Amino acid sequence: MRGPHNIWRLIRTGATLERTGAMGVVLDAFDAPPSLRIAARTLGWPFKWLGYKGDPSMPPATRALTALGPAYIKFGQVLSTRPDVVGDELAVQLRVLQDKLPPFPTVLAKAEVEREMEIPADQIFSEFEEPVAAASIAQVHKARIAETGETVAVKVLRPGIERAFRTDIDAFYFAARMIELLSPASRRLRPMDVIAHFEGVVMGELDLRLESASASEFAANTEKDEGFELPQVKWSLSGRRVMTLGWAEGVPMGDNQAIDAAGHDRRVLSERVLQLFLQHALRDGFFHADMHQGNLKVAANGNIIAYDFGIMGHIDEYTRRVYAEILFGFIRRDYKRVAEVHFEAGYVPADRDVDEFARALRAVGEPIFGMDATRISMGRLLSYLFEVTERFGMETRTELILLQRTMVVVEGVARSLNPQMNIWEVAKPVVEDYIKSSIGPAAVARDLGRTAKVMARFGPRLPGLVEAALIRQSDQTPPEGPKLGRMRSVWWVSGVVVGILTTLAVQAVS
Ligand SMILES: Nc1ncnc2c1ncn2[C@@H]1O[C@H](COP(=O)(O)OP(=O)(O)OP(=O)(O)O)[C@@H](O)[C@H]1O
Repeated sequence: MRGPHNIWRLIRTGATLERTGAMGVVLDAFDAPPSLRIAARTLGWPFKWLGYKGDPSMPPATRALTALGPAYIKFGQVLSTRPDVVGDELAVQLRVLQDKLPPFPTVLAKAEVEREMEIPADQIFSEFEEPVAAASIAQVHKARIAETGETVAVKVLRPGIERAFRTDIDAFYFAARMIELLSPASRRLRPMDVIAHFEGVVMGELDLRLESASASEFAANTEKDEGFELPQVKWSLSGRRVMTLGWAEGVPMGDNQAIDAAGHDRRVLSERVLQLFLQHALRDGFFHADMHQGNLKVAANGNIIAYDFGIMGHIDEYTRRVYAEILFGFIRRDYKRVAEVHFEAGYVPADRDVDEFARALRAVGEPIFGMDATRISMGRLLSYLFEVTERFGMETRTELILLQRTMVVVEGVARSLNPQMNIWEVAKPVVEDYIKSSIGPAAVARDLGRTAKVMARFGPRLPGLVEAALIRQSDQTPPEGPKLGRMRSVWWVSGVVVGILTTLAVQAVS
């Protein structure tokens, strides 16, 4: 039975939160009412001695989650991307959560490889070294493929991690239900949905085939990006619990001394890292959402290498176009236009005052543009923007928060390479290029072409569809009055005729 088991896990969690001093921080972050505070403290306090100590040098929330184990570390990381749920202060504390755990023995990693590949690891690999890195979900080994002699990185899931996560996630659901029960006000933050979001993220990371797929899609998108490279997925040696990638070596991105010693130009690197990220987000709508220094290296030829494709961000084409226009509006300081774009896209309810909204946007933009160029941050601009749009009734969107958060991280990486960097100057050409290619005449022609292709697919069915629509229209005519009904039909039929003509034109051309 789930109940007693989950209560026990909650007691253990409460005890660790008490012991590490994080209980107060967590309860404050969720604005917990007295009933919830009393329940949580009663649950944890008597068993305080049970909780793990953790590292006293870390902030309380970080220490508690690290002590509680892999699922909690991951949960903390996911929550750090949701300031809308935990508030800014806790989100910042959680951001420093390091996903590092002691490695598991190499013999166990080899056993996992054999279980996945159904061939002993020693037959596949002529060398299989001790782990080079170990995190909450997996660890990475350097190895050599016996058949080809090629050096690779083998990422292996922690043995038993799926079950461990399942148990903890069940306890999280149980806790979310209790929180909703004891604190009706907390329902606004949708605790059950937050856990469901977490479950989705983690379940994705527990299947390395998905990371392999992300890695190869990312590699295909960025194949032509100069100065950027990704390790190649070895599909034949990859599966659900094991992922094999080509070995890609370089100087750690956080080590300026080593970068200088290797003769790389840090100014060039700082500009490139920001421009690459923006290109991936705007051009492809598919970006690395965990681009901290630990996941980046500089190859001997100066290329930037990225690792770890467990968290990727997606932004659909429509949203990208809207945000490119918004950024462009900010660049030109045309706040009225930025406001209008929000209304046109339906992001802000139509009953709000566009001028008042434009003024609020000016209050966001002007202080940032007034700053010393080396302090301007697009990530901060987006974060202020979301605060304002939320006030004006726009719903929080997870993918945009992920974009904003990653932007802050990437700007941090760029600035640590070159503290004098002017982020706007570096970002401008990428945003302008995207605007030209996505909103200009070429984009309109491309969109029309795509529409025509869809129409072409419907080609043989068009006469039937037109007839059915006309019959439907004539059936609906009485309540609207004959004139309006007929006018709609005329528009509809004209649309279809234009569609057919465009289709014929496209077919004739191609
Ligand atoms: N293909 C590779 N070639 C060389 N080194 C690699 C490769 N893949 C991973 N590594 C090394 O292993 C480290 C951890 O890899 P990765 O980030 O993918 O694992 P992880 O388990 O998700 O770890 P974390 O969560 O700490 O980032 C990388 O920072 C890099 O140093």
